[in-house]
Amino acid sequence: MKTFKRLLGYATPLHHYIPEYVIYTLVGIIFGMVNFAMLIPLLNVIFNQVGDSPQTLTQPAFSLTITYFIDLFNYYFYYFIKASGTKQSALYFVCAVIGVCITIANLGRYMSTRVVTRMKMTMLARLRSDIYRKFTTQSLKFYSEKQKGDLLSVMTNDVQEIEGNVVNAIQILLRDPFIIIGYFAALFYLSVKLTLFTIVFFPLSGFIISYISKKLKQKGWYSQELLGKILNVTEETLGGIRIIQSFTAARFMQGKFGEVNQRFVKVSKSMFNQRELASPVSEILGVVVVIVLVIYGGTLVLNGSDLLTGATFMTYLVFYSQIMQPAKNISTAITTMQRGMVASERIFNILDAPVEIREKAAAVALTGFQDKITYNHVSFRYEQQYVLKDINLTISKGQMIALVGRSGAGKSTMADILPRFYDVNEGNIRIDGTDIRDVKLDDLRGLIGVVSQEAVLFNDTVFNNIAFGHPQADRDAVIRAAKIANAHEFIEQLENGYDTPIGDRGLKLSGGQRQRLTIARAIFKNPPILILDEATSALDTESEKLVQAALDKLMQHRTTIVIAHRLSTIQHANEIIVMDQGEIKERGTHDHLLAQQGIYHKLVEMQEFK
Ligand SMILES: Nc1ncnc2c1ncn2[C@@H]1O[C@H](COP(=O)(O)OP(=O)(O)OP(=O)(O)O)[C@@H](O)[C@H]1O
Repeated sequence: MKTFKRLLGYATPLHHYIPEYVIYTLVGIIFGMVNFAMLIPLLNVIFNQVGDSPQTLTQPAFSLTITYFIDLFNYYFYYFIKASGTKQSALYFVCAVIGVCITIANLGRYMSTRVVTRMKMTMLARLRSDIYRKFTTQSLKFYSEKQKGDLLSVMTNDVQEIEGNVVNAIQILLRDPFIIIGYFAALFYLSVKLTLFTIVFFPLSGFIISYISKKLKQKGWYSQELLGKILNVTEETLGGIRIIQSFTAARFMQGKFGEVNQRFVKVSKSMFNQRELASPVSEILGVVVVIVLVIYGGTLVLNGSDLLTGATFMTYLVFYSQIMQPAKNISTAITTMQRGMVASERIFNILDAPVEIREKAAAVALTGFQDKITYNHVSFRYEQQYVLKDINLTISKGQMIALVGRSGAGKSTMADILPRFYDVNEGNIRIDGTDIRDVKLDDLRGLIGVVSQEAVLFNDTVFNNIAFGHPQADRDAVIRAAKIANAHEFIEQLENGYDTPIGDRGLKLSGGQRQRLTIARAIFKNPPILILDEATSALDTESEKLVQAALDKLMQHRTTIVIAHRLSTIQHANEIIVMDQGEIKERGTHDHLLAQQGIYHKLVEMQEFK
């Protein structure tokens, strides 16, 4: 119920929808009922059961009662017979009333679905925005714990599930009880005895349906999870297709996929079978009720009971048949609603996942970088084991620090804790003496540019990739950045120059071009502090030269932390920090460290650097 309320909160303010919806729905129901009620006079006319017109016809005085409307109808019914002198005109009259009623009823229904569509779209758009906002602000820790496929499945399947199940269920639950009440009132009006019969069967079928729906809930979870797994395997495969094919592991991966796929099929099959059971069960129960009704009501008619004429009984059956569908709808809605609730819970789990990296309420502004960055007794762990231990480091403005060390030594982690992708567990990092946890997050990140090994680009134009996040940026500034990054020339040669879309993750560009674009992006941002993770993957010499020259220009006049893989970069560093198992083991200049004959010397000897 809490989940449901929260979900409904996405459609607020409800008064924008509900009153309008109720009015249209009532119009639909009332005129729909009048339409069926017309069966009585229609059958009477056709089977020639209409009595003679009363001698004097008087228009009834207005009152808001059913009797008034019946009298009004009778008045015109007989008025037309009298005016034309034949009963044929009564037939035309009844048909005209039916035509008008059915038009109004359908108009009401259509308008009510429009209201629901409006409400539904607002609700889903807000929900999707919330999820996306959460994705963009969530900390990296969250992403290392969650699988991409699961998150995508939340955004697509779970939201879809809400659209398909919850909203439709809400629509039904807001409409169909009224229909049932309305028709029951009419049934009682037509025959109290018969109606009492039908009431007995409603709770019975309701009980069976709710029992089935409860069983469904568990399987709903399971199948969504399995669908997430299918997406995970697919995602992984699409990302690693080169590796899969070069390791001739296609069959292995097909087997892995087949296994999950089969499990999904099995669970889905049993889930769908159970769900589908709800419908035949209720239908059978419904038909049993009708059979009993026909026997009982038919006997009353055959016995010539004054209370029930043939036409009224036929109308009664038609009215009754109209109750079956909404009753079925309601029971199905309750079942599907539960499936939707499972999806909602998954969405809310994501939305409620705490964001670890938060800005303090009293965070101060950080307008620039003046003096130095200091790591003071910094220790950090992702899980149990510390991957950084008691790190002390000072980086003065304008310096270049090279982080070197074996794989897994903690170099990337050192870089990641500066823009607060993760927060340190012990100690602190200060910029110009201020703890980075006390400053505004955007200010901090605004000071830092990151160029990673992997050239991360977005499916957008060259221009928007360079001026990332600033679509209104000055074109000249973008071109200047591209020129510095040695990217201008190749961009000019693209079909539409700076306005050329670069495809998914920049797939339409070469590796070196992609890297130069990411460098241009960093140059455009012009941050005083730069974190550079040098690419280890080899480019051809020509391309490498261009990239290196671009990087050199990027590093000029900046304070740089570089995770270095090239001897040329390392030799230029003001200080080389040699890391091993989360600790700074050696530090100094290239010559100084070589002379020490320690880890650094070994790394150079092993030709770890290019
Ligand atoms: N998200 C994570 N969750 C848990 N452990 C992690 C995570 N990221 C890194 N680690 C662990 O932290 C340690 C340091 O990793 P880090 O990436 O900082 O090393 P590195 O020196 O940059 O290595 P490389 O040169 O291979 O990139 C490693 O033992 C690694 O297994």
